[in-house]
Amino acid sequence: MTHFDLAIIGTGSGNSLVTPDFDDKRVAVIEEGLFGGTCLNVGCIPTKMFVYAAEVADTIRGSGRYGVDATLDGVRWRDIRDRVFGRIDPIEAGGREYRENGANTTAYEGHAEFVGPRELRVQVGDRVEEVTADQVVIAAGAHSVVPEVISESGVPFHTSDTVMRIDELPSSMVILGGGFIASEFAHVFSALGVEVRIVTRGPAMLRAEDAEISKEFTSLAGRQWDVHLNAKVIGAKGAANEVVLELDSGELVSGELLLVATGRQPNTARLGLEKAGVATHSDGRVKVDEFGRTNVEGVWSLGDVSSPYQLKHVANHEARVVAHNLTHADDLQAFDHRFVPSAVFTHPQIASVGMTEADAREAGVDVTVKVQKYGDTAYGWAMEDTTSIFKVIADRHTKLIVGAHVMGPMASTLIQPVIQAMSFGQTAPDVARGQYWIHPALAEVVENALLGLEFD
Ligand SMILES: Cc1cc2nc3c(=O)[nH]c(=O)nc-3n(C[C@H](O)[C@H](O)[C@H](O)COP(=O)(O)OP(=O)(O)OC[C@H]3O[C@@H](n4cnc5c(N)ncnc54)[C@H](O)[C@@H]3O)c2cc1C
Ligand SMILES: NC(=O)c1ccc[n+]([C@@H]2O[C@H](COP(=O)([O-])OP(=O)(O)OC[C@H]3O[C@@H](n4cnc5c(N)ncnc54)[C@H](O)[C@@H]3O)[C@@H](O)[C@H]2O)c1
Repeated sequence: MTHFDLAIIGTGSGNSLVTPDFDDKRVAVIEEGLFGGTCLNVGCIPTKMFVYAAEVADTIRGSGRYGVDATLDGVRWRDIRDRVFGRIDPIEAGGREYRENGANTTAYEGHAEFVGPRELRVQVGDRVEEVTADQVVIAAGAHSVVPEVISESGVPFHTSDTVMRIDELPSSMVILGGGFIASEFAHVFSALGVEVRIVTRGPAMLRAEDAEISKEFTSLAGRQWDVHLNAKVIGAKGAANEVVLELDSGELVSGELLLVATGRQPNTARLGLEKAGVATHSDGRVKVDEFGRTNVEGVWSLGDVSSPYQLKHVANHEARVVAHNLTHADDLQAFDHRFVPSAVFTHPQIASVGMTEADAREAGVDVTVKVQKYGDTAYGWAMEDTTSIFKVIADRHTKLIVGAHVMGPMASTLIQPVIQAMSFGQTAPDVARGQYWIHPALAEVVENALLGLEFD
């Protein structure tokens, strides 16, 4: 049994907890998979590198509308893939080595389970290591959920963990799900020439978004991909090069490759939390208070395994808060979940922050809403844009912005002034007229959206 000051389960955002405050302390860093976790290895970073390549391909295909004739001669999938992982894999290896050889860290490369409140058993190959610590942080992330109708059918399938490493592009792909991951991979693979078919159980794609955005996006998705909404899969069959999904409508949807993107669940099932007495929510997340403390003294949690948001910027924020709290028992900081933005890097790109219009009305806010078309600004003319919108929702009385929902190029960047305004309590008129907006930049879309709000 080895005792540490701190034991961390998971090296995604958990890896950043080894701050200089622990320079003279002993830290156990436990990882059963890839160092750096989901975002670096199989999540945000590789997906967005693929998205960038997809957008280059789309730009070439669309260049004719600007009078620039170009043809896409082909895509070299293995080169695209290897550019991505040629950058990422060495970072993973470097991170692993850094923890293996760290002056104050001991790396345990295996699966951790609690056997008592701050006691862990780690399976490292054939060896079992026993680790105790004054403080333990659960930063174990989440994993893809695969519906039983697929997992029990025996058909081959991919999840986001594996699909980015395939050797050849398939000619067609069925994507099960209509959320973040489905929408991003539909964009990537279709731009690279794969015929994409989407099967989702909901009546729209990206249903958690503002209803107007979800509706418009679903309509645009239907123009790009073969989209099956309200679809229940009742059977799956096939083999290596063709998978067929049978829907309850009687339709058959087939593709050379099946990608399952039906949500992600916190990695709590095999953590032995009951042996430590750590409480969980009904959806499996570890229960934490606003400081990141579980109900067990000295046991903390952060990121996808406990957070209501499965987003890297939230996991990073929570890690910064917990890193402080681990060494400042008398001066605890709280998580700030007031204005959590998100973006879906699909086509067109989507970003949002704050309440949807329906949420705001339901919450009793006397709303003023402006939907600004990109196409009604000078930069929108340059882009020949016909579909992009910047929707902003504010409180008619306080003039504070309560939400923004954007669909169009650079949505994730354009939304940032609104996130800033909401975070710092700036009113919409102050943001619109209290600063210069560079003319004729795309940011004029934001300026015009704010100017279009009507106040008492
Ligand atoms: C395809 C995809 C794209 C994404 N894109 C974005 C994006 O663009 N922007 C964004 O904000 N978010 C994105 N996300 C979400 C983001 O990746 C996660 O919110 C974030 O990585 C969560 O970080 P974490 O530290 O909580 O968990 P993770 O990074 O998942 O780290 C948890 C680590 O714990 C390890 N572990 C788990 N259980 C044990 C155990 N018992 N013992 C030892 N080790 C264990 C795991 O192997 C893992 O390495 C994406 C996710 C996916 C899947
Ligand atoms: N850009 C980003 O920030 C980004 C990108 C990817 C993932 N993520 C994070 O990862 C999380 C997981 O992504 P996701 O896309 O897997 O989940 P999701 O919750 O966004 O979407 C799941 C989708 O699958 C559908 N679905 C669920 N069960 C189904 C079934 N049995 N048959 C058919 N459809 C079914 C749902 O209706 C929904 O459309 C996201 O919620 C997000 O927090 C973030």
